[in-house]
Amino acid sequence: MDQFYQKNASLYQSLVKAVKKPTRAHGTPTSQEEGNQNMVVSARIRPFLEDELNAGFPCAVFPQNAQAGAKTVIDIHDLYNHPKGRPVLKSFNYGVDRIFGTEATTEQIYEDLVKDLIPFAWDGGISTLFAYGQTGSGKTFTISQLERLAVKALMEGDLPGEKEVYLTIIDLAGNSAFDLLSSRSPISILEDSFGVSQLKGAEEYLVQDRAEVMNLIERAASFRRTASTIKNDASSRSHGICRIRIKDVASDTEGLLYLIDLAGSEAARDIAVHGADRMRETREINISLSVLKDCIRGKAESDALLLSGKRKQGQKAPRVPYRQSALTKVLKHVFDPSGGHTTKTVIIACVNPSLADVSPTKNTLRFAELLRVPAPKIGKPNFKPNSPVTWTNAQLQDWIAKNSGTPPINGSILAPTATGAQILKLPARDFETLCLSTDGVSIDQARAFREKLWALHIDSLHNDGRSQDSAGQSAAANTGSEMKSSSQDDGPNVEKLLFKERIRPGMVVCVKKPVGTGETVGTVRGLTMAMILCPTSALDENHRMSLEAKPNPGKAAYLCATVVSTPSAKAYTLHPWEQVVVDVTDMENEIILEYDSSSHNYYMVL
Ligand SMILES: Nc1ncnc2c1ncn2[C@@H]1O[C@H](COP(=O)(O)OP(=O)(O)OP(=O)(O)O)[C@@H](O)[C@H]1O
Repeated sequence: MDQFYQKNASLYQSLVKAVKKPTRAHGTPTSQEEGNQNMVVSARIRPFLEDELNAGFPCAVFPQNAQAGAKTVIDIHDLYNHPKGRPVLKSFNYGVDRIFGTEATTEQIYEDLVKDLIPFAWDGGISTLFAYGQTGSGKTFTISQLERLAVKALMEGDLPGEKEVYLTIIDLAGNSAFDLLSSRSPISILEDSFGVSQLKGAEEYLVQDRAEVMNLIERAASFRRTASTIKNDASSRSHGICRIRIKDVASDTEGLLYLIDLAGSEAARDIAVHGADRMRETREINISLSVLKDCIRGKAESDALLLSGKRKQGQKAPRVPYRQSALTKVLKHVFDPSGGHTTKTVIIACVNPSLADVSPTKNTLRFAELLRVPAPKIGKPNFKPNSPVTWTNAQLQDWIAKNSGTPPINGSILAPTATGAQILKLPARDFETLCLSTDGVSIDQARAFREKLWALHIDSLHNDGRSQDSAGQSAAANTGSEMKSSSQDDGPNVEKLLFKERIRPGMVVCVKKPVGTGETVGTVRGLTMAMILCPTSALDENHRMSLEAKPNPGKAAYLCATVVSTPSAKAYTLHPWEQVVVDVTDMENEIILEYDSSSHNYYMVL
């Protein structure tokens, strides 16, 4: 095939020149707004390498617009051998959210796609960056440069709050996992009893500065298993996963930043010269990429359904088969729809420009297209003055002008186009940073103003969150928010009983004196809260011993999970892994908390 392309290079170029002005690809977005802001699929076309230029292959990849960043369609022209005449040109086009041509620098890609992932993870979200593509298409080049920029922003970017940063770097080859920070020693991927994926045996480094992180990344790179291929002498045949865990010291919550260099999917002609082992390895890589695609799509569809509020009662959530490969098992919190995490994902499909690689390039871009799930269309709610989710941008701006204190926060900076529902989804840090752009506004004013907006939102959900508007949707559904009580009694008459006579799993109780030891106690604004898990009589002897729960004849006691405050004064979060034993006599009263699915926090019902 290579010879066919080389022989017909000038015919190919004249046929490409004669192609009419490209038209927009079928199924691609008409505007940026239709893209999904939390799941961006992009493509990077690497420049020709010297040996490719010397070999004389023409370019087969043509972005429809020459400007870096904001383009959505790539044309691919391929040459087919016609049995009865001269070769014919066949053209294809693929839609992605952003395209970066051969001239684009990694710094441009960072600014356009990756920059926002860092504060998002810093504020407790899960940010993931994937690079994938054919062997030799520039994945490692792209990820390693982006890694450098991300680490600089993370360690020296002046992000607010006291955080601890932990680094783990592993690699996955087939179903085996290895710790790249510990001489590539084997590790296991396990799910603990709370369903959280654990990398058993992997070292996690608490890092202090940029140089230390970069040294560890360098060390890990040298351990990446490599095997030579025709295309690239240093081809990675495993998925490299860099996990940065960012722990908020005050609230004990955490965010995650994943930087993932996926294994190269080899072209068939490359595989042909390798043995059976390499073919099996390639098959395993392709299976894991296929599961990854299903998970990315499933998660995006699940988020879209939640945000659109169109999920009908009893309707099953889209399937996210994260247990089907080691790669997606490790990334369980990114994909598990029941995990309730807020996520931002960026995918960079790397492609070679050369006609010699046109087939794998088409596969890569087809794969990229499959990952795109359009942003949810959110129904237009009826305006209610006390319900932020119903506000248009003009109504939101009006409220900001009248309620943001002195000096008034500039609404056209804070929310130039956002509706009320959209501003509620803005992460706390972004919200505060935008408030601080108005001269004279202090961080306290910004925080108090956000609290005020959220208090109004929470009250509106309490008051009429479940009432239907004229469009047939609840206001809560329009933000993806749905307030659900933390636990419910079975049957109507139980409420008449004293709370101690109806203790049940899921009930949150206020405890008279601090329970447990030290930091694990959930003391919240003078209260100590705990959620009932089970009576201690249900625990086996070993478990009881490990909790130091001494048998206390005549006194009932319960195993409880702690409930702790978050940086937002009104919101609480549950720590099921921090367990304490509480005697019934130490429980003062029941506390009803409500869960808000848009912020993933609990709020107290006053
Ligand atoms: N944008 C770019 N500008 C200049 N050179 C590049 C660019 N992208 C990649 N290269 C070069 O192309 C070659 C292959 O890149 P790289 O090793 O990153 O590919 P890869 O997709 O990670 O391959 P594999 O999966 O086999 O590891 C390298 O020599 C790299 O320096």
